[in-house]
Amino acid sequence: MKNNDKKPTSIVIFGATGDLAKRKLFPAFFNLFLDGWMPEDFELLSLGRTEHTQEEFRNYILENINDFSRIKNFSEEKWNQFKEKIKFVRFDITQEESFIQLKNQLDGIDAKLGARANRLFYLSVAPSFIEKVSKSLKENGLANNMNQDRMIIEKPFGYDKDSAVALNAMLAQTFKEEQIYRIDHYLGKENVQNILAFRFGNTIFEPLWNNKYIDSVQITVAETVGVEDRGGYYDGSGALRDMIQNHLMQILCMVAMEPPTAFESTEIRNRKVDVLKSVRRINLEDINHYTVRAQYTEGEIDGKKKLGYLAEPGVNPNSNTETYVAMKFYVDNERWKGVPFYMRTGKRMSKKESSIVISFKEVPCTTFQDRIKKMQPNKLTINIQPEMDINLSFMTKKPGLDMKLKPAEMVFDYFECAPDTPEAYETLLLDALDGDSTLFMRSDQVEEAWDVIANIQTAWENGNVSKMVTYPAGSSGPEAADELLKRQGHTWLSNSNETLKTKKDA
Ligand SMILES: NC(=O)C1=CN([C@@H]2O[C@H](COP(=O)(O)OP(=O)(O)OC[C@H]3O[C@@H](n4cnc5c(N)ncnc54)[C@H](OP(=O)(O)O)[C@@H]3O)[C@@H](O)[C@H]2O)C=CC1
Ligand SMILES: O=C1O[C@H](COP(=O)(O)O)[C@@H](O)[C@H](O)[C@H]1O
Repeated sequence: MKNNDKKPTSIVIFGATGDLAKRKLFPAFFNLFLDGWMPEDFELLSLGRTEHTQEEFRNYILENINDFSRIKNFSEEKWNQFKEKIKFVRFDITQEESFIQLKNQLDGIDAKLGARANRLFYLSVAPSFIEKVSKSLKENGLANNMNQDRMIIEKPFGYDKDSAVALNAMLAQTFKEEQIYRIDHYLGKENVQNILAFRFGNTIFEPLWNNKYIDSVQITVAETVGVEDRGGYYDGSGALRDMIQNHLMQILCMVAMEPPTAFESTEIRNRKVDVLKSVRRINLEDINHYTVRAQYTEGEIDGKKKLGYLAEPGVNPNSNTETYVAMKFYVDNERWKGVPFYMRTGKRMSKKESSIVISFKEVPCTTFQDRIKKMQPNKLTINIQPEMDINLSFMTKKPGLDMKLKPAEMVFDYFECAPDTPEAYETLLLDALDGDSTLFMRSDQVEEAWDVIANIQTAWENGNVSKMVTYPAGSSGPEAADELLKRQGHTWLSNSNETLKTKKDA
């Protein structure tokens, strides 16, 4: 929906002076503006505690847009138009008076327009503020239009199942479920969205998408960064909560879900919940068998020394928080029974890579047994980042006079087809402006995802059930993670497009 079809909207960013706003939110809004996706009439009410003049704040946004983002077609003229939409508002969430003043400002905007604008509240603040903001919005009548007012909530959404249930119940007192947009930015990534197009927009893959043909699935989200300046938050969270419960679990849902009857929010979210309900819960006594948790020690990445986790600022030097998790899940339904889903995620790994690898079963017949020692089973790799492609490996005849086989690859590369693919936050903010919640998490999805990891949380928190192992910064993770797969004759598969890329770049 381009801008002339959109209703006027007042966008209110709580935490506009924070890290997320400067790195992701303002650049995304600016890109949407440049591409003509923002409504004709909108205001970005930017709330923060620290005092700023309008000019200071707008310059700060401009500097960060230049530093942090890929602005596709920056123009001075467009920036000058956009900056007029940004209104810095000094705001203290703990003060009721701030909400009353904000209401006056929003009402003033409506009065100028001569119509009630849509209101989009973005809570880019610590989770401890969600309850206060939500209640004050309600009590002061800032969000009293069920059809026009929406709220975007950042992760983490709770810290376990009980807290997520309580948070959902609290939010339900102010907002209808359709007004609540729980963000998981992985769902906005281009190649994550593409999973549904790939699976359900083609006839050739879906018939093979089951335990008859698929041997195993791997989901990897590896980062080279450490905890940066978020040590305080991360140390209370760890990789299981920070990544597995949300991003990796959502990717699992996209890979494993049954076909939705329509590309429609309720239907798609129902199918995802079905997957989460089918994930086999790991018994407390089996946690060690299915999971590995680890912490990085000091090491080197790209020739630069990196601190160990325990020496990072904001981290307790005796911390028992994991920075790496590897685990095996089963989805106990007719389609997936017996297929292991391996997941791993870690900070300070040797390279950044988010990918899904679908390994198919070995060819059943023996036609070529005399000509090749080991046939390489077909493998489909969906690279989410930094590469963005889909890569199918298959056996082919080696060119020549005799019949020899070798593996080959077919690649669909997003960057070659569309170098300007939108950032995840652009997609998600646009959907929220348009009232499309398909790529956001519904309350039951969040709760079910917490339920999947509940026993692991309990076991790890109670100590001595599962030993914490270590891995040096800049490595590919702990040996124990390799052992987890070896037991079933598997190994971690890395980005299969790498050799091809290296050759192309050379
Ligand atoms: N940063 C990231 O990469 C990611 C962040 N998130 C989530 O996004 C949310 C925001 O994170 P982030 O931007 O990093 O946090 P920051 O700590 O950088 O920013 C916090 C913001 O909250 C504001 N704030 C704090 N107290 C008050 C108050 N009493 N009244 C009004 N405003 C207040 C701060 O204002 P001021 O600075 O003016 O005091 C600041 O704008 C968190 O829920 C986080 O978990 C999620 C994924 C990634
Ligand atoms: O939500 C989070 O995600 C980032 C990784 O996101 P990416 O888009 O850069 O892959 C992670 O670093 C952070 O710890 C986590 O909170």
